Amino acid sequence: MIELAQNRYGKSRVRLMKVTRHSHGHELREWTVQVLLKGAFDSAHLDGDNSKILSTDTMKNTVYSLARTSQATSMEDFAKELVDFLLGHNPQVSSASVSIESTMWKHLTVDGNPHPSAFMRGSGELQTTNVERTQSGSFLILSGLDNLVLLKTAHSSFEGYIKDSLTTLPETKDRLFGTAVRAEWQYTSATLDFEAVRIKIRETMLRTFANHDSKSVQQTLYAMAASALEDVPEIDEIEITMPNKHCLLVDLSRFGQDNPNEIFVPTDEPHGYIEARVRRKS
Ligand SMILES: O=c1[nH]c(=O)c2[nH]c(=O)[nH]c2[nH]1
Repeated sequence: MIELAQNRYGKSRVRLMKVTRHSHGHELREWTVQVLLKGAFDSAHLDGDNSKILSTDTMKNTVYSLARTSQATSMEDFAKELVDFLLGHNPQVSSASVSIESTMWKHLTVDGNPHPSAFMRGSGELQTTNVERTQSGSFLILSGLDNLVLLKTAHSSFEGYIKDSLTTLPETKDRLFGTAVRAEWQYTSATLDFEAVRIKIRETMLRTFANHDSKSVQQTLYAMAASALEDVPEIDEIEITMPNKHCLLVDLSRFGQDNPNEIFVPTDEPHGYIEARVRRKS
């Protein structure tokens, strides 16, 4: 005997750019949206009966149509509106989940001033959110960021680790510390100034990364998470992933040259992978 254990469906990679025109300049948002629904879809899988199926094409159209009318200024608020709309119009749906990735666009600086209607991609960093709700439940909002690429050239050491017969890594008091941060935090409330809170979390993590006297990626990751929780009461849990993007000192002695921590080869693979979830004690 076999059974359908679980199922969900939706539309992925719905790409949306929204321009909001103010007299003093334009705002530009680029979002990639994913909609996923759970509900009474067993008969579609088991019998080919599509009578309960909202087509994923309609979901895509819903994203664009709501984006036109929405007054939301944050991804979180737009995702909440989309979840409410999908649940409200579709009683066959038991829960809806909307994820959004936002690309960083910045006003172009021209002659020292931000240009009102010309933009530049900030970096490959993404701001993220996932908003989920059941028909009778309240919002669960997980927001974060991804691919925040950082590097520090001082205040990073790695010593005192296990040395066994397979250890070749030399200890170092002074190394480069490169990473691409992924973070996801959980809000204590579903009605917040999400943009302001996000800016504060990000700035706090960046300050800690820059100022931390690092004995390991693990220690710095924890310090970044702890400082975010200390500075931002609107979150109560944060998960951070930080790959250790090794920058290896090049051996120049073969050429009769010294290398006092100046010439490195950045490597992407393999890389260390450090992850932790940090929360307030209940
Ligand atoms: O900060 C580090 N943590 C590790 O666990 C580790 N392992 C390693 O090879 N280099 C590093 N660096």
